[in-house]
Amino acid sequence: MTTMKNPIIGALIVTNMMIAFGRSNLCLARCNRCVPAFVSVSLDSSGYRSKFNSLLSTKDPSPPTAPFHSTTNAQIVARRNEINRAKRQSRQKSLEKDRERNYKLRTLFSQESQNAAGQSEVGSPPPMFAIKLVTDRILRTELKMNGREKRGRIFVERPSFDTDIDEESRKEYPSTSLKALKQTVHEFFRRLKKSTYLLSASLPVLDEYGNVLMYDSDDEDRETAGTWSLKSDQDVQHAFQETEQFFLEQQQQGDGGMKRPTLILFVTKDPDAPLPPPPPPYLENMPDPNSSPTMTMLSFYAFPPNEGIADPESTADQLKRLWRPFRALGRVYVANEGVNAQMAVPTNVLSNFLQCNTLSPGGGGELSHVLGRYMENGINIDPVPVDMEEFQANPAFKNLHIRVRSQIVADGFDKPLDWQSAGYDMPPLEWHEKLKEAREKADKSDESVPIVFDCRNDYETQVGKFELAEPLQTENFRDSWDVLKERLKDTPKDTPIMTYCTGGIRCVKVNAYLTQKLEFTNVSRLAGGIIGYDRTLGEQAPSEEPMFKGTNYVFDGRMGRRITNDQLGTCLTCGCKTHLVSNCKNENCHKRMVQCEYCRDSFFGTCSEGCKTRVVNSRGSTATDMEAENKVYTNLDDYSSGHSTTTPSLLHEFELNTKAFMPTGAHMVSGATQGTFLKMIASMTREGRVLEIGTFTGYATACLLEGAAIAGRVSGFNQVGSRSGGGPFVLSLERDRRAMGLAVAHLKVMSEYGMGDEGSNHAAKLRECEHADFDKESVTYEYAGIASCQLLRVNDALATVEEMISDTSSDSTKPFDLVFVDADKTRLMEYVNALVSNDRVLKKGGLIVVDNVLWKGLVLDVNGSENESDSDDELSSESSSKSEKEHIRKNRRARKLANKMHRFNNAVVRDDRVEVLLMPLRDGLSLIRKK
Ligand SMILES: C[S@@+](CC[C@H](N)C(=O)[O-])C[C@H]1O[C@@H](n2cnc3c(N)ncnc32)[C@H](O)[C@@H]1O
Repeated sequence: MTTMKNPIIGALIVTNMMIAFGRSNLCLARCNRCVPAFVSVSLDSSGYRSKFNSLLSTKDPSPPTAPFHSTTNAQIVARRNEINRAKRQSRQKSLEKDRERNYKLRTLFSQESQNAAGQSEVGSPPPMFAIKLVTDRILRTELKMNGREKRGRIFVERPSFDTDIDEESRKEYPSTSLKALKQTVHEFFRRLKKSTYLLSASLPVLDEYGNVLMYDSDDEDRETAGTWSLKSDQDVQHAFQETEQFFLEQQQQGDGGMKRPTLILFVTKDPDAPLPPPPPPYLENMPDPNSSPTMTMLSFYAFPPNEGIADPESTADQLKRLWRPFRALGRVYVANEGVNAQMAVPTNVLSNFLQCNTLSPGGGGELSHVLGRYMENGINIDPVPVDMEEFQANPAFKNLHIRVRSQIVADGFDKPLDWQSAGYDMPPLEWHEKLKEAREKADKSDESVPIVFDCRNDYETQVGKFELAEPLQTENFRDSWDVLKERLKDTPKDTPIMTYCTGGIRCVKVNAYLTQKLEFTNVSRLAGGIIGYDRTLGEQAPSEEPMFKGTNYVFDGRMGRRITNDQLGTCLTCGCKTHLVSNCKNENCHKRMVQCEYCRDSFFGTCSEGCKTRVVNSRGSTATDMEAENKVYTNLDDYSSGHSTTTPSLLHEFELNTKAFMPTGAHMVSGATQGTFLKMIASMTREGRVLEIGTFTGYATACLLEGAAIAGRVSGFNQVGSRSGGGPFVLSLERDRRAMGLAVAHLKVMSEYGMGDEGSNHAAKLRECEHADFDKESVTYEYAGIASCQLLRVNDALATVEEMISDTSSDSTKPFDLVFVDADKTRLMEYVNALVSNDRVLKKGGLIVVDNVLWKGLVLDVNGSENESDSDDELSSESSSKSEKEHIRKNRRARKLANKMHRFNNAVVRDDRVEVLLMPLRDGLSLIRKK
């Protein structure tokens, strides 16, 4: 293939991924004036097309100079790779050393056990020494050693004295060289610095069975044991020779307690060791960050002048080291141009953390070259600390990530601007007054109103902004320049322009652009951004109405802090007003979106039907498993449902429909855990015949029907069950027409579309329709070609049950395997009596499940008396307001019902005709088996 597209390159010949060019590869990237000289460049197939296309471009014969940050990026990546490689190599080296040592020891152990099996002669020394290590009290306190660390046992190899080992190699054995011995001790007690301790040794003292007695290094007995100071290689060799001698003597005397020569090694603090450096002032008397009850969110940034940060990698390492004691979490970027941090710090060490970052070098601060006085507006602290439990349940950050980047805010400029010259940094209260003035002017249509730019992206400005502000409506920060250029093209250069963003950092760049590139002369920015404004107004002018309305979007797990209750956002999926921003839960989409709570629930946290289906389908995938593994649970109910098989999404839609159409009764729905239990128990029955008393909106009915179908399949039924014909069948009784209307719609969807995605999509659509009361007597649906379900409207379920008992006609209802009693809670014993006293409705051996038997835990407070106090004293009290009276009435009703429930529990457990298991599942379920 030959092409003449580029007049300067002239000819370009491509043969099998080899391109022959008319100038050197190096010059190709830099200039287009060089004299052609043929070189060949081989490309891999993936790089081929893009490189080839860029070469063919006629717009600019030379590829554009790379923007400065892409060059910086390449350097950072190269440096990081180099560091990683070095780390890998040293890890590999120490791993190999460890492996070698372990292998050696294993071999020696097996050699030893062969000796023990009688294959070696008495008198030959075993190949290993055991060393019992004891540290002294001072060292232990100083180095905060505890438990395992205060004493221990190590094994060292005995050099073979019989073979020729040169002096140098002998020095590698801890039993011959002080250096090697100290190294071995250090490897065991990692905290020990080699230069700060002394070693002394003694022979072991044995008990009457030959076992080595251990004592503390501070014990007085130690003196009597006789110790040698180990100060030279000779001392070490002498100690080990004595040890070996002692062992052989014991063996010859037949005192075979010790398996191998054992030496006691005392590790004591060297009184002449140099003192460790004192801790920096900000760490003195610092409380334990792990015991902080709250976390404080904060952010800060710095643009150090002149050369900025000369070595971002080492600054990042320094920050990691200096911040480690605070147990801070967050996301921090370090670049040549500065530092940008969003963090969560345990509140009890917040002042220490602030000191660490702001102290001058004279005062013990190590960060003044990158933070300290260069921090624009200091550290922006969120005024409301987050409770630790809440933080752990929904962490804003999980780790502390300190990353080196080419820029701390990606701006897309080819060359950095001067960040030190970025307009006036306006204090928040001045900003507040200026905006109030501007509002008055705007009301009077005064033309001297300043331009106020909201420099954040559109998803941020949608949920909250300052009055009068013009959002730039960008998707990415780097789009700001074109928007500003276009918006200000006819604006006089001395027009006052005020800018703001979340914490202030973006406005440094925007204002640098406005002054340096667009040459505006009256530019100011809100110092500390919205976070600083929120805090300052709250602290210094709490009575002032904030000029910022709605929610300040923040870049951590909270995704927003409400400043006023205004809901400025429009839900992406339903169009209603909301203040919530989230990311689509479909990991591959992850779109940031404004979505109301209701849609977030019904779309499973995703942005669209497509993403929702993806998320539902990927349940059980590795990603979800990992999410579940990492999830922090704060109560056992959540933990239990998090570790139970996921319920079909159809049932979730039923719950949402119930909330939408019958909000006051929505709490009555069985819910996921209980629903799964009901399904399982129904699936374990012989025939899958279930009676439900109290349908409500059909949640439990659906679960029971699914269980009945499973039971039918397991039992090998080959035709659909029915009320009078036997087989898998659910009969559900309800008296409320409105609830039944929804239950009918739900069971219809389940029967027609199943419990999968199709079913749940149709169930979700029910919320878009008008909801109608049920105006018939009954309706029957088939499910999965094997079970059927009849929803029957009744006046009183107990009367219907009694009617079924007395019906002896040929087409009467065939008895059930399982009855779920979930209706009027005051007559539970009557239901149980009716079901147990004959086998017409419930089969012999059949099960009854009764719900709410723990009545919100109130059964524990029941006084046991038969008559609950009906006194109206509380209600008649004149001081009680209407809402208080309502509260008292509800409380009294709850107490009465708890009393009834308690009496039922007492009665049923004493009934000989049944066996009872009361399970603390949800609100308490009683499983009652008819004997
Ligand atoms: C707790 S709800 C049932 C919830 C349903 N089992 C579920 O798990 O989704 C109780 C229902 O029983 C109905 N109910 C109460 N007393 C009744 C009675 N005597 N006869 C028929 N239905 C009754 C109520 O109208 C209400 O809808």
